[in-house]
Amino acid sequence: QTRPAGDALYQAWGGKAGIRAVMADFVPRLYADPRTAPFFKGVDREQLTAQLTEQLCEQAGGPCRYGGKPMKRAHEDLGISRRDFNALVEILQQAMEAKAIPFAAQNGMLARLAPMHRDIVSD
Ligand code: HEM
Repeated sequence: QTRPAGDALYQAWGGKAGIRAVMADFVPRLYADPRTAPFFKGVDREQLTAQLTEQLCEQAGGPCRYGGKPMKRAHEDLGISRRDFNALVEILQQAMEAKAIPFAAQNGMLARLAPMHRDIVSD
C-alpha cells in the first residue's frame, strides 16, 4: 500500500498518544455495545488495546510495527458478518468523535481499515 501522505495521518491523530487515547475509548465501547460484546467475552482488554494501537499507528504511517496475528488468522473462526463489521466501524466513529479526531483524519484511517473486511468478514 502506498503512503502518499507520509506520516500526515499519524500527526493528525496526535501521534501514538493520540491513537492510544482513541483505542482506550474504543475498546470499552466494543465490550459494552450489545452488537459487538459477545465477540469479546474472555478477550484480554489490555492486550487488544495495545495491539490495536500498534496496528493503527502503523496504518497511519507512524513508527510502529504491528506484531500480532494476521487479520485473517485473528478473525476467521469468529463468524463475523458484514453487519458486525459495520457495527465496529460505527463504534470506532463514536470513539473518534469523543476524542475530537478531525473529520478528514477519521476518514483517512477508515480508508486504511475498510479493505481489511476481506480478511475479517467470514459469515
Ligand atoms: C477493520 C476492522 C478490524 C481491525 C483493524 C481489527 C483488529 C484486530 C487486532 C489487531 C486484533 C488483535 C490480534 C492479536 O492479538 O493477535 C483483533 C482481535 C480480535 N478482533 Fe478484530 N479487528 C477488526 C474487526 C473486528 C470485528 C468486526 C470484530 C467482531 C465484531 C472483531 C473481533 C475481534 C476479536 C474477538 C478479537 C480477539 C481474538 C482472539 O483473541 O482470539 N474484530 N482485531
